[in-house]
Amino acid sequence: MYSVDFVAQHRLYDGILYFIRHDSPATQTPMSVSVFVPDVAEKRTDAPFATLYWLSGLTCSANNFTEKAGAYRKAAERGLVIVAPDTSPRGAVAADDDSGELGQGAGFYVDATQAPWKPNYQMETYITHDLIEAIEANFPSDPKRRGIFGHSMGGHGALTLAMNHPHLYRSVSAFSPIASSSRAPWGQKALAAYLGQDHTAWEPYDAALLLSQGKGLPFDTILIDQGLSDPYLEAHLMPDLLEQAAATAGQKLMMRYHEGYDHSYYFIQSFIDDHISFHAERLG
Ligand SMILES: N[C@@H](CCC(=O)N[C@@H](CS)C(=O)NCC(=O)O)C(=O)O
Repeated sequence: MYSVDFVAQHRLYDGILYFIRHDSPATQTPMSVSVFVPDVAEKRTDAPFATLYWLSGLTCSANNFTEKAGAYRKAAERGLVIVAPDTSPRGAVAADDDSGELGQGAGFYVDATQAPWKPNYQMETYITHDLIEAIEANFPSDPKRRGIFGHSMGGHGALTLAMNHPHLYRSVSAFSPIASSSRAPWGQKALAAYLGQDHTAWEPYDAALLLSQGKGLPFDTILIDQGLSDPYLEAHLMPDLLEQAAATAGQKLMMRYHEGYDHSYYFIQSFIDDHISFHAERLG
């Protein structure tokens, strides 16, 4: 059932980057994903290997991370598989929006309950079920050693999915996450469309709220990097809400602010090695 089509593959550093497509029962569409497999994983036969899932931000496809993050040298060195999925269903979907903040490229990692989004925009189930099944059926990926990280909308996705599914992931980190989707304009727009006007339905998708409720406590530490020249810092990201929530819950949070860095993948590539090492240390 969880077969994948191998679209392309490229050798880089000490590993192979695969581009795959697979059918998702949740989104009812084919989904595009990149999967980096280090040689150390290919050569070992005694065990599958720790796997890090990356969730991208608004407007991204499965390729932004692959092309711009510069993650694979360190992943090869630490022996980590890295999986980078698309940010939404694509193609023949029942609904879309051309604002870049909703619809294709902007799935927000939630399961939509509202028309016209509900039939395809089931990104929480896609990431936490269909994607994992497809990866673990086809790659040397250890089901007991998964981590998750992401950027902006994907940082919100990584934090909320980890806190809502702590049995699935053992480590979590984020770059420039949307800290409180129910209080940020990007989040409010998406959650209203996908989940409706009843704000209680938004609560499981608000990272700061979940953190304040102690939902981050299964994770020993959460690492967050944030650029101080990020144009979205105050209006959309609000990292101070995560700091307040962590203090309320007694959660260990490694919040690192960086003078002069913006919201782009140049920022991500500057600190990606630290995130890979952070996860490698926790995933073993
Ligand atoms: N909606 C904004 C945000 C776009 C944006 O900065 N997207 C970030 C994620 S929130 C990104 O990773 N863009 C793709 C890239 O830099 O490769 C816009 O369209 O200007």
